[in-house]
Parts: sequence; C-alpha cells; structure tokens
Amino acid sequence: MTALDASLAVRLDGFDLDVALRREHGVTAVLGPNGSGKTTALKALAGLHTLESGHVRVAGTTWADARTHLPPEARSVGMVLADPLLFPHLTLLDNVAFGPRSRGMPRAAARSRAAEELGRVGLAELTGRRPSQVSQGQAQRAALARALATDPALLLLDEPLSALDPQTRSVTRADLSHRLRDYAGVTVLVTHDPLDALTLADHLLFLEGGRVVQSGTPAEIVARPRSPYVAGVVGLNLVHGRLAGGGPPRLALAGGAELVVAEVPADARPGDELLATVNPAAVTLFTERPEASARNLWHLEVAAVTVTGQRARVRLHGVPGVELVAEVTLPAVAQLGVTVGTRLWAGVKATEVEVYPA
Ligand SMILES: Nc1ncnc2c1ncn2[C@@H]1O[C@H](COP(=O)(O)OP(=O)(O)OP(=O)(O)O)[C@@H](O)[C@H]1O
Repeated sequence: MTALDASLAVRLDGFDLDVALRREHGVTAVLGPNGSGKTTALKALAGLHTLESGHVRVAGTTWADARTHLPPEARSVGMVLADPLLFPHLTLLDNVAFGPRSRGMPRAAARSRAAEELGRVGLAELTGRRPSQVSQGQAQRAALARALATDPALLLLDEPLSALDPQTRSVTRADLSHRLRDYAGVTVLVTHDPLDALTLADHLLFLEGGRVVQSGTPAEIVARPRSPYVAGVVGLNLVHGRLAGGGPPRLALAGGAELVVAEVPADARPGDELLATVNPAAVTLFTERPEASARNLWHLEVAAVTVTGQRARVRLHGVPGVELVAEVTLPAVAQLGVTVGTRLWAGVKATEVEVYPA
C-alpha cells in the first residue's frame, strides 16, 4: 500500500498548484524558486488548503478527495516550521507531551513518551528547561520531538533549518538526518538548501510555477537536470541546444554559438533538442586567448563572484546562449584579476560535456 498518494490541485487567488506525489516511505525534498508552490503543497497535505480536485490518501486512509476534507487535527500529521513555535511557559517535556495528551493519552504515558522522543533527539538532559533556556538548535530538535510524539503517518518539514546559524544548522541537519532514518512514516521536506535536499532526502521533487518540473533520486537529478533552476541547485551549468549536422558532434545554441561535445546520444538526429551539463570545475579561465585551446572557447564578462570556503564561483555571460559558472581557487581569482565586469576567456573541453535528450 502506498503510504502517501497525493494529487493536489489547489487554486488560490492568482495561483494554481497541480502536483502529484506518491511515496512508500522515506524523505522527499520539495525544491523550487520563491513562489513556486512548495508551502502551498505542504499546506494542502496538512489540510490547511482545500483541494479543488485530486486526493490525499495516507496509509490507506482518505484525508481528502471530492467528498472528503479532514481538518488538520484529524490528520495523522507532524509539522515542523522554521520557527519551533514551542509554548514558552511549558518545559520541553510538557511541550512534547502536549500532542499525545491532546490526542487522549493519559498524562503519565504522554510524559514518558515525550521523554523518550526528547532522548532520541539528544535532549534527555534538558527536558525540564523552558524554550528560553535552550539554544535555537535545541529548540528546533524539541519541535521535531513534538512532531513525532504522536506517531504521525506523515511528517511535514517546512524550511526546518533555515532560521539557524550555519554551524548550528550543520549540527542540527545531522541530528535530523539521524532521527529521520528511524522514522517509519513518509517525510516531505520543503527546503531552499541543496545541502539539506541532498543529505536528508532520498527523493527530490522540483516545482516551478505550481507544477512538477522534475523528480527523481538525487543521483538521477544530478546526472540529468532538466531546467536551469534544477541544474543550479545541483551546482551544474546547463546548456540547451539542437544537434548540428555535419562536422564534429556539437550543439547549436540559441544565440548562434556552438558547443562542441565528445559524444551525443546514439539515436540523436540533426535538429534534435538536447541538454548538456558542464561541471563548473571543468570551466578553465584565461586572461589571454590560449594558444592550445580547449575545443570550446568564449570571451565572456564576469557577472558575479561568490566565495565558498577556498573556492570561488564566477558567473560569466556576454555571448548569447552562453551563460556559465566557473569554479576556481581563490589564488586563481587573484591571479586572473576577477571582478565584476572583467572580460576573460572561458574554455571547456568537449570531453567534459555530458549530453542527453531534452
Ligand atoms: N493564501 C493565499 N492566497 C492567495 N495566494 C497565495 C496564498 N498563499 C500563497 N499564495 C501565492 O501562491 C504562490 C505560491 O506560494 P508558496 O508560499 O506556496 O510558494 P513557495 O514555493 O513556498 O515560496 P517561498 O520559497 O517563497 O516560500 C505565490 O504566488 C503566493 O503569493
């Protein structure tokens, strides 16, 4: 039996959502640009939006369809938002016991269940503290314990780590991952962070404009992103073009430029639409036009530079159809004199390009 079988058609004022999601178990990360419908999808699962059409079935029970709309409190759902939203006047133990208590569990049993859940997220020592007496990361772990204390069939996480500082975030991400591994239900995680998606989820669902543009395992998505947004999330350059006829295998890009590649799909014919990915680390930058050049060489302008750790990502544009991110070391940034507006030669070897059908 599919644990979660959802077909969500929701109509808001000026926005339509149409998303299907079937999962047996595990963690699905929902990603997409701002306003793509991620939170709307989560709210529809929780019962906070009424479906225009479609259904929500969880563990064999219908929560919503043409005739049914179970209210949120009648759904077996646990929810964690960016803000832990704990009751400030209650201890962590009483916060977590609140859920099972309000579902009719006797007080002693609910408190013992709460203590067990807090222990599972590493808060056994802090059960008597109030939310103001614990750190942000601890409060968020308590919120997770509270969400799981009622044994929900569906766990909904909406940007659960986004309010945490980077260090707390990485520790809390590891705790979350550990706890989710033991959770038997289905988890749907809304996030903007590729790291959350790739480390916590076994399935990714990308939304754009209220529709699913791509879904699959992280490995499938990384191997073949299908939109510039998806490619950006997994850190790759995506190029769209048509297979050119004659000469070496290459793609004709929208603005007239070409991308020479080593291989194309066996059944591709000239004129077929193809997608190609290039790893930013495989884009080489030069101040002067190199003599022994890579097969693909463009003279581009630096549009933006961002630094992560010891490496910089340099966004380049200026040739129609060619927008590239190059990843280079910090010494290379200094050597090349990279700043916004600098013009550089960018080279990509044909063998570094992965091509697949659009
Ligand atoms: N209650 C509502 N009534 C009308 N429109 C809404 C309502 N809630 C959201 N919207 C609109 O629906 C669209 C999708 O919003 P949603 O919050 O689901 O996006 P999101 O992908 O979660 O975005 P973000 O990443 O910014 O949180 C947006 O255009 C938003 O303005």
